[in-house]
This record gives sequence, structure tokens and C-alpha cells, in this order.
Amino acid sequence: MSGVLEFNDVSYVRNGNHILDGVTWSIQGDERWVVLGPNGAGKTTLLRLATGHDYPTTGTVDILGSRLGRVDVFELRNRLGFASSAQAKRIPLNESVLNTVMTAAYSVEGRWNEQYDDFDIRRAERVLEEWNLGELADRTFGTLSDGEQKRVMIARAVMTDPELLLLDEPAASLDLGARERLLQLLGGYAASPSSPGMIMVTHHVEEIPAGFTHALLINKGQIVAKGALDDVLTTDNLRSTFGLEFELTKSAGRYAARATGN
Ligand SMILES: Nc1ncnc2c1ncn2[C@@H]1O[C@H](COP(=O)(O)OP(=O)(O)OP(=O)(O)O)[C@@H](O)[C@H]1O
Repeated sequence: MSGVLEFNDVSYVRNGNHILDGVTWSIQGDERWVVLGPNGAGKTTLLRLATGHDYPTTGTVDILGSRLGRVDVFELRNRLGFASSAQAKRIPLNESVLNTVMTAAYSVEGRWNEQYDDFDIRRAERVLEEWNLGELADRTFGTLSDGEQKRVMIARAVMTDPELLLLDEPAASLDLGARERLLQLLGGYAASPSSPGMIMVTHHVEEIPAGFTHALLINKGQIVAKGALDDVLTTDNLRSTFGLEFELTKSAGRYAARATGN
């Protein structure tokens, strides 16, 4: 079975630096991956390639069965859902929450002259309900809290029923309550058999939602470990990735890590 995303011996080099180095990685549509690694490891670069926002220096990237470099990336991106803080910054602050989500149907960030039909409106309203945003539909994006904005960006990413959903640090900078509410929603979404393949970048094992199945650990552009979550999340692999000794625990499907040495 060919995957929804295939990296084959991918390197990405800038100014002589190997930002990604020999990355081979395959994701199937029923897998939910977390990508973990320290600052500067290459996680965002991985997502930029996986969403067709950049090209590998060497190696190949296949997204939804199409080879990057031989396919119209704008068409391809319509089949992907992607949420990041960089994208959130492009949303006009005076745009309504409903429009912020609905404009994903046209891959635009602010409403202009596009004609939306009842289907688009109903779909956007349903997605807002699913992500606990129904009461905020008429609010403007700029008046939302950080946690609410992050949920709106995820709702926008799933609005078009993507075949692959990519989330870059969706829980970053959230307070404990907002983080836990978001992880519950993400866990529920990940557990649904109708959900697409997912990739979520994070810095913290505590932010891995229950229901995620696989992990990729990366450091200095190279894969440290990849595979089933429980096989990959080990103290040895965390030490190799973050350069510290950790105590790692798992409870009710969630992980926690605490440094034990240096
Ligand atoms: N176009 C570029 N030119 C030069 N260096 C780059 C370029 N893009 C990324 N880098 C560098 O590559 C490294 C990896 O960047 P990337 O943003 O992928 O890391 P990251 O794992 O997402 O980091 P963080 O966790 O801090 O967000 C960083 O050192 C970054 O400065």
C-alpha cells in the first residue's frame, strides 16, 4: 500500500548546512504521527516539504501519490489541511470566525468576492460546533484568545475534509486548561476512523494526544527513531534526541517526561 506521504532519502541543504539529512519516512492514511525534536532540529522544514511549500535538495517527496516537482502544488495543497502559527498571522484580524473557517473552501485567508453556497456555510458551522467554537462564529478573529485562535485554525484546516492533516505546534503557548481541552479535541478527532492521516509537530511528550499511533524523533536534521509510538518513545531515544536523561511515564494514553540528570 503506498502511503499518503513518502520521503525517500531526503536532504535539504541551505548555505552548506544539512537542515534535513537522509530522511526516509512513510505515512499511511490510518496513522497519526507526532514529530518531536529540539529547537532547530528540522521539524518545520519537514512540514514545509510535506505541504509542498518547499522542495528537497536531493531525494524525493511523494504527497498523496504525487511526486513533488512534477505536480501542481496549488491543487495538491487543496487536498491537505495545514495549521500553523505562521498561517494564523495571515488571517485578517477583523475577519469573522465563520468566514475564517469557510474561506478554506477557496484556499483564501480573508473573505472577498467568492460565492459560498449553503453547503459551505453548513459545513463551516458544523466544523465550528465540532471544535467547540459555535458560540464564537460571529466574533472577529483578532478578538479571540490564543487558544481559541489555534482551534479556529485547526477547524479551518479540517473544513475541506483533507486527505492528510498537518499541525505545527498546535498546543504551543496555551495555558494548561486550554492545552488539555485542545488535546481532548485532537484525541477525539484522531480516534475517529473517518479522520485522515495526521502529522503533529510538538516539543513536548505531554502534548501528544491520546489516539496518536506513531512518532518520529529528529535531531540535527537526522531521524533518531521512527515507528509505533510505544517503541519509539523510550528513555534511550529521548536521550539521543534531546541530550538529557529522562524519566518517562505513560498514563491513560498520555506521556510525561522529567529530566533526571544532565
Ligand atoms: N531557508 C533557510 N536557510 C537557512 N537556514 C534555514 C532555512 N530554513 C531553516 N533553516 C535552519 O534550519 C534549522 C531547522 O529549522 P526548522 O525551522 O525546520 O527547525 P524546527 O525543528 O522546526 O525548530 P523549532 O523547534 O525551533 O521551531 C534551523 O537552524 C534554521 O535556522
